[in-house]
Amino acid sequence: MNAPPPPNQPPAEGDVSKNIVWHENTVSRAARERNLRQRGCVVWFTGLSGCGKSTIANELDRLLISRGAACTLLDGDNVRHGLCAPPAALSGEHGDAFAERFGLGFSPIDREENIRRIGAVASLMAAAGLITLAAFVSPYRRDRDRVRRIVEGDGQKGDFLEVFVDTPLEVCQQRDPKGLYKKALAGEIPNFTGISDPYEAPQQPEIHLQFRVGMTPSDAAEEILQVMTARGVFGTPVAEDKR
Ligand SMILES: Nc1ncnc2c1ncn2[C@@H]1O[C@H](COP(=O)(O)OS(=O)(=O)O)[C@@H](OP(=O)(O)O)[C@H]1O
Ligand SMILES: Nc1ncnc2c1ncn2[C@@H]1O[C@H](COP(=O)(O)OP(=O)(O)O)[C@@H](O)[C@H]1O
Repeated sequence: MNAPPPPNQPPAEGDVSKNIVWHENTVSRAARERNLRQRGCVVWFTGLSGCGKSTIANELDRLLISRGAACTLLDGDNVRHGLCAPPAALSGEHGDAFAERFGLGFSPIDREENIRRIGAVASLMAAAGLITLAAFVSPYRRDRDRVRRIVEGDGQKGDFLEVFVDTPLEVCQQRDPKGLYKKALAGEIPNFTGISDPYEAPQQPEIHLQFRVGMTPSDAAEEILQVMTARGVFGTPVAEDKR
């Protein structure tokens, strides 16, 4: 009999991907979308902490629900309480080795895994016909572009709308709704986006919400809804033969 693998090390399984085979669902995406009378899509908010991602995404969620849409909202802070919890939140239940391996912080590679997991979940939600709103700092262009490829690969081009909430750093710092900038500037939070970590702005976002004095979250949500409507991801009946 083989000796068990040493603790904290996965068993040598070889290339398990060879043993995983895609199974086509009996119910198609088109059938789900017809029932919901809408197209599934992902609306991805990106921007600095405090730029307004959560506030605007919540406003859009409310607007969509009031118009009868089936939608859901994934938000950075909330997802980091569960699917993408930090090591300290996992160690009690799962132990230190597990927490170390699967818990996420804010290093570049941890953010990459955070966005990869969320991208996969968002794509599944869109494939279930939901309008999926996702609000994450997602500072790296490559990570966001990967999510776009996954969502559009699972569906069709146009299923991913990137919303750049372009609020200047100074305004975010002034707002500082959670007091995080104060802590980051005092050196209490390492890798803080905009202070001690980079933010790569989108080059061709579908929606560019440039900060202007007087623009309310409700104005911003209306602007996004207009683009969604113009691009046919909201308010266009799903044709029988579309997918
Ligand atoms: N180092 C550092 N940098 C940026 N943000 C930080 C950091 N530490 C904690 N926070 C809080 O975590 C929220 C960002 O989580 P995300 O999952 O959206 O981040 S990322 O997409 O993986 O970059 C972010 O939420 P928002 O303020 O809503 O953007 C912060 O509340
Ligand atoms: N036009 C605006 N759009 C979005 N948020 C705004 C706006 N004007 C002021 N705010 C305020 O700015 C803060 C943005 O915080 P939040 O939505 O949590 O940002 P993020 O999710 O990007 O960290 C909130 O306190 C919100 O009330």
